[in-house]
Amino acid sequence: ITPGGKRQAPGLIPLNPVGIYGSLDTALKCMQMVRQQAGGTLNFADTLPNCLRIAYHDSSARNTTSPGGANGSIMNELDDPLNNPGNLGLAICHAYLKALVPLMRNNGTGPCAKLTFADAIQWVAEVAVELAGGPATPMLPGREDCGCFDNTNIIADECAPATDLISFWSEAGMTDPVKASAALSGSHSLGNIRSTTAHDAANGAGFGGAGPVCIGSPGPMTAQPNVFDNHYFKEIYNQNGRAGYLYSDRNLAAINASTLDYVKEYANDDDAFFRDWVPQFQEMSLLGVDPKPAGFNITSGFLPGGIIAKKLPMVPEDNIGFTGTAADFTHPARLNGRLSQSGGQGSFLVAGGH
Ligand code: HEM
Repeated sequence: ITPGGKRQAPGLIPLNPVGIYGSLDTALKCMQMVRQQAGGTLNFADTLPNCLRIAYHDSSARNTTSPGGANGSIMNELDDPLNNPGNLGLAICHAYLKALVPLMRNNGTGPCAKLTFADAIQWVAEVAVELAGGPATPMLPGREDCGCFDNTNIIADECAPATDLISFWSEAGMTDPVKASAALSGSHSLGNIRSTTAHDAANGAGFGGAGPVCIGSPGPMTAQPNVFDNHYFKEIYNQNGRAGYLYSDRNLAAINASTLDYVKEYANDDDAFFRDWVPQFQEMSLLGVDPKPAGFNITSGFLPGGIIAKKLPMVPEDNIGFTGTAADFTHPARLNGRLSQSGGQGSFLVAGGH
């Protein structure tokens, strides 16, 4: 962790749904449309967790001179992922959003004509969680794109103990950093560790290697990486399954960790995990953003806009799922090449939807 100073309210960017979309009603219509589109196009296991992770990387990154936050900067940062090795492995959703947002803008017409990446990133992540069986989270519209790079290495360290995660969330501006550390880490119920050597190079003993601090290797995050529920907590509490490959996960259940009580509670009670995850995710989705000028606070979001269009397979299908190597996942150029192959659909379909 490289501390960048705690976010201060005056530095926050106002949530601006009316300024961006023209009216609150239009903003809500756009949110609904994006949710429907994402519900029909987050086809496979690969895109879905990657899109949850990208929301975290957008909203929690900041730098020493601006509050950063949920400002769409991750899209720019990922054009040069090696600039911040902590962002490696996010090429899939980067490509997905690059296709989705222009499509939804529909040549500047319709409710989403002014759709921001910053909004789309958070809304799509929410849909991904629902599709994987997680809770529906009421979300807000109106995050501005900064057109900037937060571009720092201020992202939590997978080789750090729970105390460091707590400091990280505190400095990011979360009101209950202990709960945030426990509940939001439960997002690792989903997905894969995709990067290999870059993380090792970054911190000397990363999960791709066999270092003494953080031992791990590419592979699924948990024993059921396509299901969003409390099995992550069961695995780290009982010290079995795949969860715990990241030291930062394993250490949440350390005997002296202040997160241990939450881990135990969530391991025994799926509802308790969902109950805490929803407000933590809402707050995370608004880091760097001040919802008050638009008349909201972090606990008065809108309900998601209706039923998601279609539940799609949560596992890659033969021949159309992403079949790259771990190295492909870390390099957008290679991934994009793959996506543009004729007949190769990568791990999602955007144009046309379903
Ligand atoms: C705060 C401490 C956290 C640490 C240290 C951490 C670290 C990591 C690392 C190292 C990976 C593997 C990256 C790779 O592919 O190489 C990963 C994956 C992932 N993270 Fe986190 N993370 C944290 C918090 C979060 C949060 C808050 C969320 C979501 C709200 C999240 C969602 C995910 C998901 C879904 C994946 C799997 C991605 C995929 O399959 O492509 N993580 N995380």
